[in-house]
Amino acid sequence: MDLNGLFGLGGSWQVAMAIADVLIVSYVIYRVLLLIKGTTAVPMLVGLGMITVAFFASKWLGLHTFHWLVSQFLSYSFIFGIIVLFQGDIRRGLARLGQGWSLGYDRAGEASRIEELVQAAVKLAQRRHGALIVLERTAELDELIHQGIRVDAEISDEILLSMFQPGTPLHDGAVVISKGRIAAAKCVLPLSANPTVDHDLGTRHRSAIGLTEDVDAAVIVVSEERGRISLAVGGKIHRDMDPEVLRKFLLRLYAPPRRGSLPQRQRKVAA
Ligand SMILES: Nc1ncnc2c1ncn2[C@@H]1O[C@H](COP(=O)(O)OP(=O)(O)OP(=O)(O)O)[C@@H](O)[C@H]1O
Repeated sequence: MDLNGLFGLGGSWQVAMAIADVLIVSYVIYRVLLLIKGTTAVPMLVGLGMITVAFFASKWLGLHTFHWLVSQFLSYSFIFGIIVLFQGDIRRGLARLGQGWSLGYDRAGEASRIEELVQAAVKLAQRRHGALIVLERTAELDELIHQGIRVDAEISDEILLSMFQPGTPLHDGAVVISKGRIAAAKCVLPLSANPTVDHDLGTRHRSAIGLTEDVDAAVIVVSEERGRISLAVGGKIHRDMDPEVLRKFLLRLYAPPRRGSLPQRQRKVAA
């Protein structure tokens, strides 16, 4: 390219466009790397890159049978790649098909169980006792329950308060509620690797987000540091909930009003 062309009007426009092109591509790659950092997508992309190299190398070297094999593999790995990347969403979607959500077997008791949970969260927050309470939805939580300490107790604010009392044997980790009962304590939840999660959230909150990214469950979090209540569901956390909002949210998740039924009277939250 001659210098006139490069620095003339047309040339400088082309250079500006080339720079913009490189910047846009770099930014897109940077955002994609941020998005997948620490997730299962990284090793998957490395594998996909190796297969792509094998695809072009085998073509260039004239290894016809190997090239055919790699090209078959490449087309299937794209489909499997999509399934692996979105496995959480696919699992959630399938689990939701045709099922209702319930904290227990009798829907009539749902509102009172929710009230016990709200009362427990409020009192724990007032006392600044940190807590994690996992609530079952459509996904079975057996795996989580088995790695914790088995408990079989009714859902009551008194029991939850004593379980999260600092210094007691069960206070660390998460309590799991399954089939209308407190089923386990001291359960360890997976931490979220999502880089967009607020940096001021510690491991208690991150573990609530992490579990609900993978599993269709809801998690009540009480912050020891700030005495605030949050609720994680579907990989998102709703922070600083007051008791009324938490109650409404849980009722909407677990006991949606039936047509024609009157709303249940609820106990007032302890002041
Ligand atoms: N992966 C996990 N699974 C279950 N419980 C966890 C997990 N990670 C942390 N916790 C609980 O959270 C406590 C530590 O909370 P940390 O201070 O790191 O988090 P935080 O989100 O800042 O919460 P807080 O606002 O209550 O301080 C641990 O002692 C433990 O009880």
